[in-house]
Amino acid sequence: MSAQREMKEKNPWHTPVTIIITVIGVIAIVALVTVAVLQNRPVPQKYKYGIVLDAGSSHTALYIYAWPAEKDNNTGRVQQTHSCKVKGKGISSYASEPLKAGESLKLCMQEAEQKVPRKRHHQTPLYLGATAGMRLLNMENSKASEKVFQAVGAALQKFPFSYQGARILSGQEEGAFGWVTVNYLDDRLKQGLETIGALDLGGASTQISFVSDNYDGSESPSNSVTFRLYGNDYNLYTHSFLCYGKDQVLRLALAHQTQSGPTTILDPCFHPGYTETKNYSVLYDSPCVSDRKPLEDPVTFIHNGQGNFQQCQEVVKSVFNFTTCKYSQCSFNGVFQPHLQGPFGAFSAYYFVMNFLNLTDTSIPLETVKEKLTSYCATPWKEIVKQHPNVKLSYLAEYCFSGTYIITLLTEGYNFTSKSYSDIKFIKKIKGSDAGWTLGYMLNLTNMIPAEAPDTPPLPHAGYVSIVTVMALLLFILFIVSLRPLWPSCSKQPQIV
Ligand SMILES: O=c1[nH]cnc2c1ncn2[C@@H]1O[C@H](COP(=O)(O)OP(=O)(O)O)[C@@H](O)[C@H]1O
Ligand SMILES: [Ca+2]
Repeated sequence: MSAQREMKEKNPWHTPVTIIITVIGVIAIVALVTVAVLQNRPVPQKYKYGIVLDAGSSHTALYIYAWPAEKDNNTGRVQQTHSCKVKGKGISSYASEPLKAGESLKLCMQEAEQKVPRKRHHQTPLYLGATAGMRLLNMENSKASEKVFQAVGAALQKFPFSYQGARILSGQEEGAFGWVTVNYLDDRLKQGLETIGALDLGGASTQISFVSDNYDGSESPSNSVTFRLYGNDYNLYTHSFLCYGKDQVLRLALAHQTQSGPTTILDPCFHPGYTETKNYSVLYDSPCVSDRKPLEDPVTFIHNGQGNFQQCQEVVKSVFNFTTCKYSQCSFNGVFQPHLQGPFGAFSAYYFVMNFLNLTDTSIPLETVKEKLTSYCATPWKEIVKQHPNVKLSYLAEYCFSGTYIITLLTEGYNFTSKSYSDIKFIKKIKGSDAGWTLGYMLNLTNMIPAEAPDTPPLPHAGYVSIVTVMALLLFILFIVSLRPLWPSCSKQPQIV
């Protein structure tokens, strides 16, 4: 009996000190794991916002972008959360009534006030960038363009956002930021992957931007833009052709057909049966064509459609100048262009037009595309109107011309071949964000793409929590094992013997 009592007294599990140590150990480990998990638990995501207004020649669009409030520097994180199409025409069309340019933006701005959380309004940067429409107005009448900017600036400052100014983008910026946008959205920059070229077709200008291995910027340096993004150097070729957006090219084509000041023209780029009376002074009211206005013309001319793709292509070709090139190679109008390289994303009016014509699939051979255009252009206007009762007539009338222009620009202008045509993808959006210059513009102005690759944490959050948990468990087991000599079974051994 006395031996048994002695054993019981010697059993360490029965001493208050051991019990206390064990309890403290367990509490400490539970606390450690809890702290590790809580500390690293992803907090409910807060977002920052940015707003960019794209004041294009034909219309203005507002884009809202959002990104997690932390980790601004991570790629592929900024997303478009909302867009709003401003009613009416582009701001450059308000040259004679500038206040209306400002007023036109109100509805979309009020929508933005609803979409961006109130708490974030004051810290949300707001930018307006104007493109070729304002470039042309500025060339034609710089005072009028200043007044439009004043009115637009005054209207935008009435909203609670952090207004960062309104300005005209250079053609180079427009091309380069379009390229940044598509490559950013496609996650190509951070990973240092091969980049995508960008083709942007507007109403008043068009841009081509791509990286070519045999272009280092020494030939025609004005076409070169260099970037260092996420630790990678890029030497981008970019060019913007002012007056080669599809609306201005239509003017150029009509100017070509009205050189002698006729009262009627038979236009192969419009459907048979299409007939409209047009005003000479309206047609020639643009710096792209104003110097070609016939000296003696009637007030109006009758614009009749003929619907002939091949002849339309001849008219379109006449707006390009292929005769002079002082460089090793040119696209058109004496503009240097290196060898085309890599895949291309074609957006804005490229997409609208090719999508309407059911021609976004570039695995369709170029010859078939031309056959389809031939038959589309030859379709009588009455039938086209019947087939598309919900399409705006002004757009509908021009798809034959625009499709012909796009194919001619790509093949004759930029030198895409039947083979390289399939490298083009007609796109509207990438991962939910519109392709266009606006996102690249904002990323640049908010310094959201670092020059050097950001330091990545050695462990992701889940890895960190798992390792801490495993370590804690190991410590606990080690602690228990270290008490082994004092385990009851060990201490009972003498009894067995
Ligand atoms: O639904 C559509 N169908 C056809 N063309 C469209 C549609 N939406 C926009 N567009 C055209 O896209 C072009 C957009 O050009 P934008 O206004 O951006 O000019 P810019 O970039 O030259 O300043 C215009 O020619 C406009 O008519
Ligand atoms: Ca545009």
